[in-house]
Amino acid sequence: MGSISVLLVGKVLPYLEQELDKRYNLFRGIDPSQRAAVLRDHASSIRAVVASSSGGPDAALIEALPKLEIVSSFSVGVDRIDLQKCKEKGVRVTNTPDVLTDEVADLTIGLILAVLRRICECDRYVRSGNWKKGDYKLTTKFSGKTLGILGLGRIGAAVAKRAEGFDCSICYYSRNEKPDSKYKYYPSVVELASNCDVLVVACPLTPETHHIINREVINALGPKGVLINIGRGKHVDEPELVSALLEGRLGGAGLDVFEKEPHVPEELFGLENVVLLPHVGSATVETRTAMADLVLDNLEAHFLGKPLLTPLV
Ligand SMILES: O=CC(=O)O
Repeated sequence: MGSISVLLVGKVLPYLEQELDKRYNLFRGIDPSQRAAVLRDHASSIRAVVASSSGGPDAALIEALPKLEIVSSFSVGVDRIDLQKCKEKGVRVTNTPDVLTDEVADLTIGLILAVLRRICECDRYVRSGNWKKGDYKLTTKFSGKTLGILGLGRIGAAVAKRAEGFDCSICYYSRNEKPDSKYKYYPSVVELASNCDVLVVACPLTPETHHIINREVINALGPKGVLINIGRGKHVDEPELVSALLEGRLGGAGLDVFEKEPHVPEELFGLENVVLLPHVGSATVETRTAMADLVLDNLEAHFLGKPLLTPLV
């Protein structure tokens, strides 16, 4: 397969980049100027693009690659890929579902506990020597609270399963009610937010879910409510979130994703009811390696004419 040309457009695990280099004729196009040079000389030979949550092919790039057959993403979210254009052009698309579900769900519970029990703030309290001056203030219990889940897909369901272990009441909103689900369904995000203590965003980013967490939803969650976002930054109207937190209209937030990563609104840095993570939902050695292997296996299946393991398009 060494003669097959592959273009890398998103940041991936070094192991994946090395394996792609070993197995294919790999071109690196993460940096725009690097990409322009690759396209100038090799656009007509590239048959596969490897994407990730940091970068994927838009319509212009797909159009610029006449021999493109497959886009394989090192991510479960495919919001960086123009899926419609791929469909039109007959380009296959794969992602990395399932292998990261447990990891992201585990981190979600960690974020909830970190916000409610102020774990990061407590750590700073000890390190700064403040404990010697007095005990840390009391925090908020998680067990038994009502957890609202926006998007009861694979990750949302795995979060719900874990929250059952904390005796939480679980409710959800998704485009359609899930007839087999034992959890309470609300037909709108505002109703869900009004009826839960902690709201977890776990749906895919699409034009319909862009800024689905807006001022109305944030106000419905209220001064005791907590927002946890492990989806995409663009699910949330970030300036609205920042002002709600600064004004005390929202109780707290645990954020793994942001609208303009790696830029995070600096107004949040001084707030102790907020926990900020650098988009690490799936970032363990075990899970990122499994994701990398799935990208490689999908590409290999495609070029050997075998069924794709995780086809989306
Ligand atoms: O954000 C990470 C992913 O989509 O896998």
